[in-house]
Amino acid sequence: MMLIRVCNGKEPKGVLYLYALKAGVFTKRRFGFFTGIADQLGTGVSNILANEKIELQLEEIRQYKTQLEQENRYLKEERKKDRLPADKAIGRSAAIRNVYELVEKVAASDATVLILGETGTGKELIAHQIHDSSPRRDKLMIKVNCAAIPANLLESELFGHEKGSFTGALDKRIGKFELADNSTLFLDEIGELPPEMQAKLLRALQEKEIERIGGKGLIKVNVRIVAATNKNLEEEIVAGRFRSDLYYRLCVFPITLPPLRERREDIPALVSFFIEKYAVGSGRKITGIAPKALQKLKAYSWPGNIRELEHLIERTVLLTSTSIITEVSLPSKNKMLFSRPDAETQVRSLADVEREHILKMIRLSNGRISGAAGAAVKLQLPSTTLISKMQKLGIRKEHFIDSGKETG
Ligand SMILES: Nc1ncnc2c1ncn2[C@@H]1O[C@H](COP(=O)(O)OP(=O)(O)OP(=O)(O)O)[C@@H](O)[C@H]1O
Repeated sequence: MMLIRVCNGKEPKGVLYLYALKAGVFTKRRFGFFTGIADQLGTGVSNILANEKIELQLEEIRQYKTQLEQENRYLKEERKKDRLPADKAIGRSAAIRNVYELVEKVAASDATVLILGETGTGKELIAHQIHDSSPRRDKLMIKVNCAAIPANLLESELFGHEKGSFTGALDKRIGKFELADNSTLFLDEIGELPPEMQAKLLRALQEKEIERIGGKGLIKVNVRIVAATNKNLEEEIVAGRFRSDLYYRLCVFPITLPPLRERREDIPALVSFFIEKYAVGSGRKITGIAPKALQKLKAYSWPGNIRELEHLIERTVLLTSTSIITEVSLPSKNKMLFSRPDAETQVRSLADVEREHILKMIRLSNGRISGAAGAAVKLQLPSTTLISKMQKLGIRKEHFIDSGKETG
């Protein structure tokens, strides 16, 4: 939304002022002189626009318009997402209560937070909780997934660009840093940030100002950073893939999320919550889960954590025709790859351990097998060897792509 108001009595006579809403803040600018009487300005503006001097100002109005259109588009996309309200995070185990306490302590400040934890443990949910409990909560939290955007587009995504600043830059673009002004910027999968962007991000964090690609000056921004990763950044530093100075800038207040296998006492509450969510969503009358089936879920190793549990319940709800989920309705053993009657005590075979480790590396590589960011490099294996190992161990795509991430 943009508001342009031409003032007529309250402002000094003969001066035209422009009011624009930029990133939630009203700015007032002297627009030029006029000679007509104020009442005529409503219809007279189009005549005045012919004036070359005002044309220049119009460019600025167009820029505001582009920015507001981008903000609107982002808002609409965000609203479409069915997100869990911050106060709805399920789980009261000691491990997760410790996390909630840290969230409470840090939320009110502007401190940079680094959320660590395996994939699907709820890092994004915690980022939302921090934002929603902070004084910035009235503005939308802006998210960038550093792994989902090709390296050559990431700079423009974060900092924006001016029209014509590079081939294909047909329009000016406001970056996510500017969109997050006076709000929170959630940098998901920060461990995937390419080295040249790490340097630029570090500068933006230190100076609290950014420069659009092709821009003529620096723009001050007031942004609270929350970053997340499922990578061990200290290992990444040792391997030369992550800058230590950026790490220390980000790791002002680290929060580590426990994997689901370390908070098994939360499984019953999570299962009930997801059964209700998906039963309501699909119009099924499923009221609960049989104790034996729940026991089976509690014994499983949950490499995909809460996301995997959620997807499993969603699937099971669709396949269940009774009012209670029983063992029979749960996916068969070979679908729940590591299912064992008692995961805590059973001795695992070498193949099991190898399979679990390979899957973990593939998930850490966002489903990629080959290439510089692929699992083969992490495992120090030629990708052909990894592929044949996967075939031997029965690892298939569906075992690591239920988070919706790409493979390659
Ligand atoms: N405590 C919780 N209560 C209910 N649902 C949860 C909880 N934690 C996570 N979830 C759900 O589990 C799914 C995965 O959570 P989320 O996306 O926050 O994980 P993540 O750690 O950011 O994953 P990734 O590392 O893959 O980005 C989401 O659908 C989220 O709503």
